[in-house]
Amino acid sequence: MVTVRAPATSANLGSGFDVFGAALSRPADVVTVEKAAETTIEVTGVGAQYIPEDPEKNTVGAVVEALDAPARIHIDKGVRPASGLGSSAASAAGAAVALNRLYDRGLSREELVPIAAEGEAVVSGVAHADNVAPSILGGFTVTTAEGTRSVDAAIPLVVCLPDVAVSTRDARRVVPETASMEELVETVGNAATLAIGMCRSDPDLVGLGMSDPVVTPERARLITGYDDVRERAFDAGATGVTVSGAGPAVIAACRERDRREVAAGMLDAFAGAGIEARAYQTQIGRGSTVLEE
Ligand SMILES: Nc1ncnc2c1ncn2[C@@H]1O[C@H](COP(=O)(O)OP(=O)(O)OP(=O)(O)O)[C@@H](O)[C@H]1O
Ligand SMILES: N[C@@H](CCO)C(=O)O
Repeated sequence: MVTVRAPATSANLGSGFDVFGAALSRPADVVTVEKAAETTIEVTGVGAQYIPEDPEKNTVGAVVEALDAPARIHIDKGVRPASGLGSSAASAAGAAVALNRLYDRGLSREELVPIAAEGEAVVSGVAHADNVAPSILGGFTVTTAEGTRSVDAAIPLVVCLPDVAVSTRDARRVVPETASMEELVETVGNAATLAIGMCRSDPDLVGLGMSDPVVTPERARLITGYDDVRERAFDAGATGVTVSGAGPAVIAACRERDRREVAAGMLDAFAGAGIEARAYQTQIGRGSTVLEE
């Protein structure tokens, strides 16, 4: 038996659509696997009632297939589905790390990234790896067709999750098909600023670099209260605010001394829009961790 804690993640970080990702120190899924002749999946925890246990429909089913590793699998969800916090990816990442260990497949963490990404294709139609990469590797990750690079970074964060669901599949429908040269130049500048900020663990640069003129404005329209939440976060000292993943969670970078106030401001703004929300005071954290074997 192998048990793995796989962290929630935030993809895109504004300017890095489908490329940037960050592991969050909390929340997390816990995935336990045991060898079995046939694969079965049991899901408990947050939002378990919305998650299929059929291996054809659960993200971990694709990981089992790819690793040829049938197992009795228990997923204890700490990351709510359809959250923008890489819920579907956390389970796939945890299963990839756990099954690799259980069956002694000997794959490196980097090699497990495309395998776990197969699970994302099951739910969103695209095997995007920007959530599974940080959930497996930890830190700040840059994923391209050439693979994933990661660095550790110490950046305090708030992720504020409203009590509404937005599916990644729906949120991908509003992504513009084209961008102007002006928008491209702005986005490259912001993304580069953010990457330097991560390498220096500098919340000011990371926040500045989160700005995105192309995808985020379209996605923000799907989140009731977004403009107020953003404004209140900045008022409380946030250095940058954007949609987390496909939403509806909103992520803010800040200094540690401001994190509590940023969280309170964001919660208050959602409440003002009539929406219950939960705020996680978190930071960039480590990747999937083996708890027991
Ligand atoms: N193991 C799993 N954990 C969570 N959701 C799953 C899992 N397997 C299948 N799903 C399905 O995936 C969908 C949630 O995935 P989706 O990508 O929309 O949200 P998310 O992972 O929270 O968001 P994001 O990728 O934007 O961070 C739900 O329909 C859920 O039923
Ligand atoms: N890059 C993906 C991540 C989803 O979490 C998207 O924004 O659609």
